[in-house]
Amino acid sequence: MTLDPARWLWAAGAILLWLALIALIVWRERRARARARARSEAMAGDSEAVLVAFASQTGFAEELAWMTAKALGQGGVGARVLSFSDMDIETLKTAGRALLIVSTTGEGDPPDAAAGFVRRAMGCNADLSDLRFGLLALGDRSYDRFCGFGHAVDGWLRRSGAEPLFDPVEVDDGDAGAIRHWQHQLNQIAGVASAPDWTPPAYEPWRLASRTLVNPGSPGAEAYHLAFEPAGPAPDWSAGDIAEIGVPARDGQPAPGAREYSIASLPEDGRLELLIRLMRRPDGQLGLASGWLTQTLALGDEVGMRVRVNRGFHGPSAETPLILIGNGTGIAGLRAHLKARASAGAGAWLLFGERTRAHDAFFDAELQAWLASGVLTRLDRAFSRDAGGGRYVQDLISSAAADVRAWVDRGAAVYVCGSLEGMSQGVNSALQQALGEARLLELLETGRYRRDVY
Ligand SMILES: Cc1cc2nc3c(=O)[nH]c(=O)nc-3n(C[C@H](O)[C@H](O)[C@H](O)COP(=O)(O)O)c2cc1C
Repeated sequence: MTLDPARWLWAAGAILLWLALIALIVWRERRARARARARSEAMAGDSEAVLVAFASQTGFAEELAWMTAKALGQGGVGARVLSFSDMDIETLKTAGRALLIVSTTGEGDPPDAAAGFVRRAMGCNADLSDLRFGLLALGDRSYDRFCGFGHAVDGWLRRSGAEPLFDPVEVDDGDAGAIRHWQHQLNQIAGVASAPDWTPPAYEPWRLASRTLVNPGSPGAEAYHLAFEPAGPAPDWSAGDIAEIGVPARDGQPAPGAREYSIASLPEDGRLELLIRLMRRPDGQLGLASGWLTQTLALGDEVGMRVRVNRGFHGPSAETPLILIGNGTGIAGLRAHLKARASAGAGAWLLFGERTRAHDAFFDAELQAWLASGVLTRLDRAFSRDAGGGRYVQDLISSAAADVRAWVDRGAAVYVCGSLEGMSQGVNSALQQALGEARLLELLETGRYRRDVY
């Protein structure tokens, strides 16, 4: 052992330096942790998560609700996304700030899933003086009551003492400008300068592979079964989803925009199939989109198409018994569901209405094969123009009311696809008769009664 004091001094100095270094590291770590804690406490204290509530019929409002929550999150603002069906007065009273995204359906009506909230909460004024809200109202100006439900929600909130954060933003037919305006408001709330990217998916090129007239000789307008093959990358979709086709400008007229059709096939078919009715205006002119798709477009021609996710009409689990009800070209969406049931090894009951058995039994061979294989547990069809006819799909429900009840007792979901006028109201009243008003409302609110009507 050395007794050289200089060496002792060096050793002590080195140890002190090492201890000081460790102390510095520990101190800096503690300070960083304290800062992070303060930041997170400040965030939590400063803003309870913003409530983002949606009332959606076909899924657009729901999609925007999730994008809204994501945009807030990007600015460090927490968000809680809730359907109107899961919301009550207390939720609003205690929310602090709420962003409400609501669509309008029917004739100025609330989406099905919001019916319960309307009944429970909106009948009377509540004390919502602690609530500040922003409203995005989705609608379409071609309807008489543009954004009818959005306006009803806005009026009720104001009457209840809630304070608007900004004027309601109205969206006409998905108008991108109005949605950008909403994003701008979100950026203000989230304190971010740049808008998140909400651009809808671009149109993909698809080639017309086949087109078949499915109802030659029908007393109704011609209906065509079209199949498209992807000319580029094929998107994924589920039964119930919608194809948006970009209709090009023609004859010096401006492009009429996109048209929506229920998809009648599944991605595993390798083709996107549609059932399109040729529309004629009173003056005999063909519908712009249906005329182009069923008459002008040639085999091999390309169209721009994109898939719109229609969550409100996605199928239930394979274990849930399924009743499918529809008329006319509404069978397109139901066919995609039947294909999905077939591949899941599940069955379904189809009730379908058209004009004549001889000419309008759409997809008859396929339905017979599904009956034989058990995918169709039961098939009921009504043909209104047949001898002794005058029977519509809703009459099938009335005749089979006891069976409909038994299926619903076993947990069945009821999906309706087809025309808004006549069919959907008729089917609704027949279901009300069969199940009782309260029961049908309960099915509606719990997502067991779903409609895709147009
Ligand atoms: C059957 C049906 C009825 C509609 N009725 C109205 C209406 O009365 N007033 C309106 O402004 N928009 C109406 N719309 C347009 C929708 O509000 C609009 O398409 C909205 O973007 C749908 O949002 P969602 O997918 O969240 O339900 C209707 C749409 C459909 C399909």
